[in-house]
Amino acid sequence: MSLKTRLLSLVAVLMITASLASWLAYRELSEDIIERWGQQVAEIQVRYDSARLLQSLEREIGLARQMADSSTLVKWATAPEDEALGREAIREMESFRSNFRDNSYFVALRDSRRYYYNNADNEFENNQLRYQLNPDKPEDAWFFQLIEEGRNFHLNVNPDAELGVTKLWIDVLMRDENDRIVGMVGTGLDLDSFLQDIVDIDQDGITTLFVDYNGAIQLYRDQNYIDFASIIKPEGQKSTVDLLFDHTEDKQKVLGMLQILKNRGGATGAVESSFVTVDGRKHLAGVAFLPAIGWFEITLLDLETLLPGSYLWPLVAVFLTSLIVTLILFHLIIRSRILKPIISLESAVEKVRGGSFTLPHLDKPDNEIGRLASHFEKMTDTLAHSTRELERKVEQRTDELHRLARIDALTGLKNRRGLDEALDEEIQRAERQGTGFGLIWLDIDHFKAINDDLGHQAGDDILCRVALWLKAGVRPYDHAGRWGGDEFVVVLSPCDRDTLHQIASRIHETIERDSIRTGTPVTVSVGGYYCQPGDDVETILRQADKALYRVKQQGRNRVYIIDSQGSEINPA
Ligand SMILES: Nc1nc2c(ncn2[C@@H]2O[C@H](COP(=O)(O)OP(=O)(O)OP(=O)(O)O)[C@@H](O)[C@H]2O)c(=O)[nH]1
Repeated sequence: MSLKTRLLSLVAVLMITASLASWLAYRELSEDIIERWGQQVAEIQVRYDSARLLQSLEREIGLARQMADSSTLVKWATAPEDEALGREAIREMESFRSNFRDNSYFVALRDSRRYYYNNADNEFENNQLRYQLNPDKPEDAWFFQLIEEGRNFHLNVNPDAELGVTKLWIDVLMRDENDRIVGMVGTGLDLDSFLQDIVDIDQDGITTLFVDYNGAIQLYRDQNYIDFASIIKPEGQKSTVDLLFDHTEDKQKVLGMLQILKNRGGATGAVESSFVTVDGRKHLAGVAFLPAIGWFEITLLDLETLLPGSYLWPLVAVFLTSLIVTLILFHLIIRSRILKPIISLESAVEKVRGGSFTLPHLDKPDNEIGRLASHFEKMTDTLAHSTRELERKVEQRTDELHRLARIDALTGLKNRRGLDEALDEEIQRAERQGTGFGLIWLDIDHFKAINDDLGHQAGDDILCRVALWLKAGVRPYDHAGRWGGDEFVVVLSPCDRDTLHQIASRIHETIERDSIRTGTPVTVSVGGYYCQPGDDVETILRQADKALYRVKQQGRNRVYIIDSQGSEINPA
């Protein structure tokens, strides 16, 4: 995997990890914010719903209380047979009827168990006595129960089978001056329209319900859940609020909240709230106690409706976009600031390693990598310079070695190898140009004796002097060399037969003459051969050696030069 891929993968993993952590933190935080917000909303909603209910009931309750306090009705309740009082009482009742919102009322007398009722249609004009309450009839149990409990005020959602109506009944006990319960008065509100006005309000995501002191559902948009005639039902048979919740712990929570509010004794404005699950959806339940009517108001806020998850999609989109943009920017920056310079540096290193000092263009960003590339360029320059210098020195040394390999160490003349090369060149040139050239082979006479008599060092000195005289005796373009021991060879080129003889004779004479001046006179035997185009090395050397041998045989110290015919070349 390339450095680029690894780096980007690492960054992607780190960013995704960081993003996940941020996302989890965000979710935690947003849930916390939603919870706080929801609680505030729930509290506001609870107070608002409570206020709406109380507002619509307060006037009715007030009127019912006035009715219960009516001295005419109280008197009549204790003397129901008094016809004059009865008429007056009916008038009183009717006057209240027109004031109640529902334009209906009921009056139930304790002693006579008579139940009076009239409705908005004045259906029972002059016939307000509807029936006789019977303690043995379950549908009349509410009356006897309330009397027994002695509760001055009670709201009761109850169908009246006799009247054929289902209403929210406002029941207020009537007491005489001795505080004895003499009856019950009140009005009823049509349940359907009341639910529509107060409970089943068309607010998406908000559900309002009212439960009584024991948690039995009194007002709820779905009448199937309403616990009609709660007062007469034993515990366990009531349709209580916990029926609405999916989970047992939610039921416990809500019942717990009711208990807390009960214990507070209806402190004004106290609201409890908690998360619950209703129909598989998360809701925030807000609960308030309404001491005026002895009920609890419960508001359920469906958070998914009020604050749908789709609200968060723009946030998620911003989050993802910023993640992608960050990755792209990171990639571009890393590529231009790190990856590209490193890649170009790597290929430059590769080139230098392969022996080339011509570097490609190196990216040099203003950072450590840029400085590294700059140092590398300078280092490569230095290396190239040193390498060139080294190569030059090696070449020089090689040339020198080449030269030394062809030089005789003692005399400074060409050695046998140098002479061989010079001879080869001359043979080729002769063949090219079709001209002849000369070769002289020279040997110091009785050199062994010089060595033996004067010492080896003196012998060396003689060799060096002969070399000097030899050099002085030839032309600049001739090649003089030491063949070995006391033998010297001179290749003369270009050269004709006469010149060969002249130069050979001149050398011979010079050595003899000049050596006398040194105090150690020496003579040399000189053999020569005039080479023809087509002669090879062996032929030339053999012929020259033959000539020299002839000189030695004939007593030394003379010049003898032959041509390819083996004839002696004499001076012109
Ligand atoms: N001082 C010295 N002597 C050398 C060197 N190389 C060879 N010699 C000696 O040179 C002598 C050459 O002897 P030869 O050529 O055989 O005989 P010669 O004494 O010259 O006799 P002729 O050539 O027949 O006149 C030998 O004694 C070698 O030891 C050298 O580099 N320095």
